[in-house]
Amino acid sequence: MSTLEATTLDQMVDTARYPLADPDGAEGLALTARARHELATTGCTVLPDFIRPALRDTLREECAALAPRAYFDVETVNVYNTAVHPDLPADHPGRTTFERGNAFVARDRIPADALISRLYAHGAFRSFVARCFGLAELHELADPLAGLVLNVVAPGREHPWHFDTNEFTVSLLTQEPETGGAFEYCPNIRSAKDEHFDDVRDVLAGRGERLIRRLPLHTGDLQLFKGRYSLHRVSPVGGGTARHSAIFAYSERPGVIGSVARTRQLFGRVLPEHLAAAEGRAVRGDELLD
Ligand SMILES: O=C(O)CCC(=O)C(=O)O
Ligand SMILES: [Fe+2]
Repeated sequence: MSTLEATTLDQMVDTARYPLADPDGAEGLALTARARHELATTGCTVLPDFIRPALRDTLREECAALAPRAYFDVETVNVYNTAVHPDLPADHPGRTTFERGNAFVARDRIPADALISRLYAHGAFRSFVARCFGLAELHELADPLAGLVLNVVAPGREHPWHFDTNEFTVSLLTQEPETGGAFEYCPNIRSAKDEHFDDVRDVLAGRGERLIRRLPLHTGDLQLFKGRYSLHRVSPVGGGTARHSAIFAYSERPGVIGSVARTRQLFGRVLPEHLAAAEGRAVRGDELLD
């Protein structure tokens, strides 16, 4: 790491508590061991005050200034993000729909010198995240829109119950709502082999309190989460302040770019990079990089 990179990291992150630059020291090893253990057991770990509390206001203000740049389009979705098929049995949880009322600010509308951009692009941060998830290496997404986004949940809106398509998510709360807007999750409610429809149905019907955990997140807290097997949501936001969270997307292989359809759905537009990637896929007839 260059001196400039080390200084940048030290200014942003509480490196006494979270020694990212010294991963093999005793404290660095203990930190990753704890994160790995929590991810293995509950699919979730939180690093409170990851961003130095002295920068909390800067973090909040920088992101709040970007929030009006979000693409807003209320979508009707189910927890699996699949089409609601008329052939599904009447009591199938995939038939229950919600209004996804959150909106994303795309990476190309987030200045490169914003705190969240500098953190996303920082090599030591990326390796730290990889170690916590037990992965050898991670890459920034090649996608110019989806790599780093600000998730905006306005008062009266929610980011309803869903499973993620991605194996893992990294997020940083940048603005707390006055009321509501809690991150709620059901650790390992399903597995690769069993959908556990009965439990999912209970949660969607409001009968699943026994399965739900709530995270008290504050501005500057970093959250690592495995959302493929743990149903989760941001509950409806109350009061007059929106909930903002930065979402850092990394991939295990380099060069990942989102599909044209999904990109249009999330951001209301596509860039030449998305069209070129789609053309590459069509010509080759596969999803491989080479
Ligand atoms: O904004 C959050 O805290 C949760 C976001 C989330 O679940 C997602 O983007 O899939
Ligand atoms: Fe999610």
